[in-house]
Amino acid sequence: MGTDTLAFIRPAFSNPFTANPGASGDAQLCNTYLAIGLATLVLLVAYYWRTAVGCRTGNVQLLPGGKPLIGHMIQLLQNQHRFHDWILEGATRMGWKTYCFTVPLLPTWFVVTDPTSIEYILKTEMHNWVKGSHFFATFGPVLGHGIFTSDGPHWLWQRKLATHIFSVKGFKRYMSQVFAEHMDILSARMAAAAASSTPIDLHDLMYRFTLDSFGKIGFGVQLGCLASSDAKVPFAVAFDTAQVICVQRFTSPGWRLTELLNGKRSQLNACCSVIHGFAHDIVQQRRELLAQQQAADAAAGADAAAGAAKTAAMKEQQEEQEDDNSAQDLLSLFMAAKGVDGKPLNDKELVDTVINFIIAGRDTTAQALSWTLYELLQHPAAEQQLLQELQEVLGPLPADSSSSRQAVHPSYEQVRQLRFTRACFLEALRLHPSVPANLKFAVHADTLPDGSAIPAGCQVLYSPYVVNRSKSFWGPDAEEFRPSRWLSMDSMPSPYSYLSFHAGPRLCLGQRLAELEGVYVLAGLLARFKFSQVQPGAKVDYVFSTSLPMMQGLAVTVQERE
Ligand code: HEM
Repeated sequence: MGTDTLAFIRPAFSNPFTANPGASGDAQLCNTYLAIGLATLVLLVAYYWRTAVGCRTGNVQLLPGGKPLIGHMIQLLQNQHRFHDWILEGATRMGWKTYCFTVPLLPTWFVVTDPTSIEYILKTEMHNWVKGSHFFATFGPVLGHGIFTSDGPHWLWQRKLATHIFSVKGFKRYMSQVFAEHMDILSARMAAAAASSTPIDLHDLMYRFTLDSFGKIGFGVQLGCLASSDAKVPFAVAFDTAQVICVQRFTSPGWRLTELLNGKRSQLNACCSVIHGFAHDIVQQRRELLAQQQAADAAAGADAAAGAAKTAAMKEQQEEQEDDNSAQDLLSLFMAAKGVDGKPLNDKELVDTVINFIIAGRDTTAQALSWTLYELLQHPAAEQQLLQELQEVLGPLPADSSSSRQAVHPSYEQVRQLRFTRACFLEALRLHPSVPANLKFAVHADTLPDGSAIPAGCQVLYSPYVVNRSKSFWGPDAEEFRPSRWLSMDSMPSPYSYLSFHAGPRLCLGQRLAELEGVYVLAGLLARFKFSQVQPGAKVDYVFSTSLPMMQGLAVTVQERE
């Protein structure tokens, strides 16, 4: 160390009884600040290193273009609005091998596209690959402890219970009652738009259809969004906004601080109070109904005791009805059940359940329907083939004078015969999966079947948007909308190569319901109405969110078919 350096540091350690005590005190203070500053810097660099760069990439290839200290932050922020396409470009650039990128203060991102490795994560080693606390921190304010944010016994308990509503008996009833009832309202709105030549937003109407239908199937309530003339459904606006804010947390370094500064935190809180209020009303209504029913039952029981005993036939009929009701209504199942702790669910837990099932039952299917209608508008030959199938299976339309026309209600059996219509729905979902990207966190360090070593605490991204467009599985025309590919398949593709409905033990519970609903709506609408884009051929973008909403909606004009 040179004399100059010594001269610089010496005053801090020199005798305090010197000729100039003031100068020495200042220097001492200055050095204390310097020491604190240096220590903070060292801690920050250590934290940063631990969370974002260097050793946290395992043996996996880093996406080119990262910068020292900030990693891929700029690239990520520049591409946030087209996140799924950016990940797809990365996969192509990295030869469809697992790759990673880093962003300060966020866990390293590992992008996995190999179906065998995805199967390993979602099935073989699922106990090591969890949603975890990071996922809960980002989505917890909206989804609470519902099925989408849970792991382990709490998740399994919810899954097993919910399975009861997905029965063939239930599906037939939904089709003949719930979907039919809402198809009447939807068709009336379409007919009015056709008569007045007023453009409509198909995307918005699909959301209203699925929200009302699932409100009835899941919770037995009449939400009335389809019939409402309000331009916006306040719950829907809050729900969509909250999801966008939450998903951006995954890509925003230091989101806890930035959300406070840019007002997003208070916006999210406001959205959450609308969302939770909406779900809370549903739970309260049910509690009141149950209380009324119990009072009526008690009165009827007293009458029965005073009079004759119930016959065996009456009892059987009542039991059958109870069985029917529980199969029909998700909320009654959760209200009657005891949780993993052996206690009935409290209001907050029921609210979480309602919200999680709304996201499952409303957003996914509405988006899948919207993207299918969008693709059919771009591919008139496919639409023509679909119309031909409708003619063959459904026969001629009910009446030919438009004033006396009725909504088209395909039966359960007819829906099952509409193979090409279903192919259109699945093909649109391949290109526009309603859950376009998904994450799991490593509890312990692990090595994937493709040899990628993933450090503990890191996140793997498995993207249906990307995997569903892999040319090695789907062929050179993987990027094209070609529904007929589904008809030439001997069997359904592996869910690890067609990830739209997820795969493994957490496979979508509502897949069959969604397919039936999707085909029902497509058939019911397209048999009667012809849609044209207001701006023919206009490209529709997606919003970066939990699911895949349309940025601009889907503005169309409507005509009654001849
Ligand atoms: C086109 C429509 C649909 C698509 C594309 C879809 C897709 C998915 C995906 C990708 C997941 C995995 C999400 C995750 O945990 O990370 C999932 C889970 C789930 N879906 Fe669907 N879904 C659709 C419709 C439905 C419907 C109508 C319901 C009915 C309520 C439903 C119920 C569920 C449930 C309960 C889960 C959680 C499964 C679990 O974690 O064990 N889905 N769905």
